[in-house]
Amino acid sequence: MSTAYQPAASHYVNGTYIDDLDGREIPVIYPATGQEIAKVYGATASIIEQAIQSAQIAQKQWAFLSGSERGRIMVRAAHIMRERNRSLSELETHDTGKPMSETLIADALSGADALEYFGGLAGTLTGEHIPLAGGDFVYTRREALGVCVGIGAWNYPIQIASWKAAPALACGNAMIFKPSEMTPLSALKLAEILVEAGAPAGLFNVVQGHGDVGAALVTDPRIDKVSLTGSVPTGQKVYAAAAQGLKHATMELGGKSPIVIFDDANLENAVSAAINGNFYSTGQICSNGTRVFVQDEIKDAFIARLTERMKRAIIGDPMGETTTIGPMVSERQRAIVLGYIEKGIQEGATLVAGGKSIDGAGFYIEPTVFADVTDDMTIAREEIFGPVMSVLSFATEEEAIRRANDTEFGLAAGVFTQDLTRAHRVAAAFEAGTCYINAYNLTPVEAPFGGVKMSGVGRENSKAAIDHYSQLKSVYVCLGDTEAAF
Ligand SMILES: NC(=O)c1ccc[n+]([C@@H]2O[C@H](COP(=O)([O-])OP(=O)(O)OC[C@H]3O[C@@H](n4cnc5c(N)ncnc54)[C@H](O)[C@@H]3O)[C@@H](O)[C@H]2O)c1
Ligand SMILES: O=CCc1c[nH]cn1
Repeated sequence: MSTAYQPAASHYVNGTYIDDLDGREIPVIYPATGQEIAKVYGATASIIEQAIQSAQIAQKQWAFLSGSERGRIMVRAAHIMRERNRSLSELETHDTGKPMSETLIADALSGADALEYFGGLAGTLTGEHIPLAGGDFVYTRREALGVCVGIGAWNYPIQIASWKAAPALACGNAMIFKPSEMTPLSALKLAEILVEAGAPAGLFNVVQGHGDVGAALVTDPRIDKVSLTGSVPTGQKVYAAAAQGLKHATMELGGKSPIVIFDDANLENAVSAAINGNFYSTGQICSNGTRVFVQDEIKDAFIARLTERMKRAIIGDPMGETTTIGPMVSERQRAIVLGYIEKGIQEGATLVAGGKSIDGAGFYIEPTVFADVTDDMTIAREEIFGPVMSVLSFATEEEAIRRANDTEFGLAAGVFTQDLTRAHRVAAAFEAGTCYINAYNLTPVEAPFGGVKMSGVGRENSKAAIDHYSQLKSVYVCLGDTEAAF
């Protein structure tokens, strides 16, 4: 086993790497080869205790700083992340299998964007003054929640850790982050960088583990907030556990999002969006537009151009910078996706492209397109989380909106049309938290990101995230006498 990606120890707690080899062994597999590249151990009760205690102490020091002082440290961390983008991208590629052509632009840099943005906001977080009769007034204080727990999925490890840490820290909280057991490495680097930038030891701790470690953190009474990125079934469990302790919660969950393409759309742009919304990160993106509704008149032209464009995909070594499709994150995820492809064929969809596993080392699968998909097919109803696009056709706007919304999920939705009025009408009618007009899957830190319906609760990114990591205290100030009934 090459040791290039082996961290000094499994967990980063109180400003240092620590281990407890009694924890459950977690091998880290490079998805492009199937080889083990590192090993970490799940957190034991002792590690969790150290993480919580040090976070409680650090949080008090951190919240005592002014917002501007906190922001300065966060912006410094963002600069370090940018400087180390290449090595962080190589690590992320080895952890996830995502090609360097993506990790170089969308992972650590997106994390740096979040630290910079929320670092900039930190000094602006204030309460308000509310004048009342007789000169009395109320002022509000925007206060930290305390110690937050972040739990990550495996598709965007450092981005998810940063999207949670940045607003939490800006508001004066500490965070204990548990990465996915599939991708434990890069969050440790974020923890190192924050300390290097000047954050107090213990402010951002990383503990490894499976769901049981996540559950132990979520149910601990000293934890004030839980933010999960994961699947709907996990979200239901974590949200229920958080509710038991009346904790604040943000749930960033799965999706089955629609892209609706009208016959007046710019076809080339619509094809690009469908490609980005289904094959970026080998299809492992929560907000992917996996149900592509194409108006009858342009369905054949859309499929023809899409299949032409798919021939340009470069499937291969994710470290090769021209590669555009890497492997799936794991053998298990590939098997799940192949199972869905099989179901699509059995249920009568037309396989237009791909459909097969790729022989050899690594967990590769061909980018796959189904046409003639109907709303009742399994591939049109369930989140696949792999490179499988379903193309459906529609006749009218009313029909497209009704069918696009006919899902338990509500993470994202896109519309392609040149008709400005229709674009806004359709965007307003979508039951989704993040909508796009003539674009898809862009996630700038300035814009709120999150879902409705079963796709989640709360918002990440943007000023909206501040409300999810802080609470208002109301202070009534009386300038006159206090009267009483007797
Ligand atoms: N909405 C978003 O922003 C977003 C972003 C990325 C991924 N996702 C979703 O994530 C899913 C894929 O990721 P995954 O397979 O890692 O999801 P998952 O639900 O299996 O696991 C997510 C995390 O939850 C932890 N976990 C599992 N059980 C737990 C429990 N009982 N208590 C606490 N923690 C627990 C896991 O260890 C992991 O760290 C997809 O559904 C995808 O749509 C959503
Ligand atoms: O995976 C979900 C979040 C996301 C979408 N695009 C980039 N990150």
